[in-house]
This record gives sequence, C-alpha cells and structure tokens, in this order.
Amino acid sequence: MPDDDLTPPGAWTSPPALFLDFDGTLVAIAPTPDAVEVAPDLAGVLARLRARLDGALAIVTGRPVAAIDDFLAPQRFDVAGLHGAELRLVGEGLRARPAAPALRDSVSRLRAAEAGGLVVEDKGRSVAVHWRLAPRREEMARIMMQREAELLGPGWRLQEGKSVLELLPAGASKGAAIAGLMTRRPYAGRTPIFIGDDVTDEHGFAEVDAAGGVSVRVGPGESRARRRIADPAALLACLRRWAAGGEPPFQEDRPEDRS
Ligand SMILES: O=P(O)(O)OC[C@H]1O[C@H](O[C@H]2O[C@H](CO)[C@@H](O)[C@H](O)[C@H]2O)[C@H](O)[C@@H](O)[C@@H]1O
Repeated sequence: MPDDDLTPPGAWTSPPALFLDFDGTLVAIAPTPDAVEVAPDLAGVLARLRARLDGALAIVTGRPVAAIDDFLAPQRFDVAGLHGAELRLVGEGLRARPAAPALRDSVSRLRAAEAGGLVVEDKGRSVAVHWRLAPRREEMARIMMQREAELLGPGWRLQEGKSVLELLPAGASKGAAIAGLMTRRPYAGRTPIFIGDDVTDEHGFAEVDAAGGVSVRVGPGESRARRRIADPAALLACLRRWAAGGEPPFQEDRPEDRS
C-alpha cells in the first residue's frame, strides 16, 4: 500500500475501544500452534490497558477462548474466539452454537490422513490444518480441507491464514464479532481500533474502517489496513507505553506507528 493511502485519521472523536488479534500480533508466529512464546508481562500490560480504556479491550482471535485464557492466565479478558464463532465476556459464560457432530467425523478423517508434518489442530467447534512444517504438503492439505468443506455443506466455510486453512461455521467472521461487541457496553459509542496481521483480520479492518475507526496491520503484506506497525515486539512496546500512562498510539500519522 503506498504511503499516501495511510490517511491520518486525526484525533479520535470518542474514546477508543481496542480489539486485538493474538497470533502474529500479540505473540510472534512460531513453528506450531503450541510453541508460541507469551511475553511474561503481556497479560499484565493488557489488564492495565483495559483499566485505562474503562474495560473496552477484547481479544478477537482464531484461537478458542479457552486457549487465550490459558495463554493469558491468571487474567481473563473479553474474547471473541474461533474468528467470532465463540464469545466470552469477562464474568459471563461461553456463547457459541452447539458443537457439530459432523465436524468430529471431519477431524477423525483429517487425523487419519495427517502425514509428513501436517498438523491438525482440533479446536472443538472448528478445525485447522497447518503446513508450516511441511510446505510441500500445502496442496494436499488444501484438497483434504476442500473435501471436508464439501462434506459439511453450506453451514461451513474455509478460512485462509498463515500456512493454514481452517473450517469454520459460515457466519463467523472477525468483522461480525467486532460489530457485535460494538453494540455492547463498554464498547458502544467508542472509536474502534483493530490490530491484526493476517488474512482473517481483513474482515475486522473493513468493519472498523466503516465505523470510522482505525485499522492497523502488524508486519508486511498486502492489506486494506490504513496503518502499519513493524511486528509484535514493536506493538508490545507501544502497548506498554500506553498502559503506563503514555499517549494513545495511532491517533496521528506518526512514523513510529508504521513499518
Ligand atoms: O486470529 P489469530 O489470533 O491470529 O489466530 C490465527 C491462527 O493462529 C494460529 O496459527 C498461526 O500461528 C501459529 C503459531 O505461531 C503458526 O504455527 C501457524 O502457522 C499460524 O497459522 C492458531 O494455531 C490458529 O488456531 C489460529 O486460527
């Protein structure tokens, strides 16, 4: 995206609501899903930031809510999981449609075909096949997942990601998840900021742009996001400053906010 498309949004007209992706955004990409390294102060920084934002901070992720709870323990955050197919607000129970028995059959078939470094990630209400450790198996993974999508039918969709393809309930998207949260307290009436790094985050960028908010892409690559930040380490440094009482980032077109 050329620099002249990085339109400075100007000062916010209302206080911000912060929506954060997890993998590739709050933690660096790792070889496998369970190998990510969470900075020891990440959960504390997010908790302090949430207090500064009067509670208006949520994680919007492809991970299950339970995985985010584990990574950020003992803190609990509002989490839209599985690209929006799950929602759990702090102090409330998990909201999600019932797990689909047909997906169990898909997981079994995918596991039976799991070979040569492909990783099948069973997320309960969705399933992902990763080829990061076996790039030459990408085509095989795509064929397997396309077949499962056809078997499951129109209630399901495929989601592209970084060296991964996921099967999700068709209505789930990060844009819909952010739109839903923006109708609730304490998010309603605020300026939404969404920070993410991947194809699935483009739905979220579109949603916050349409709502007059701020879309921020972490790292390089084509994106509709209007702002850039170099990598998860740069973002964490920025969130630390904000949580510690510094000026909110992404209000002006500041060079340090861009890669
Ligand atoms: O929406 P996100 O929070 O960014 O989650 C998207 C997917 O992230 C994970 O996979 C990605 O990160 C892994 C760990 O770095 C990496 O090994 C993999 O190649 C990436 O695709 C996670 O495993 C998925 O469940 C999430 O949907």
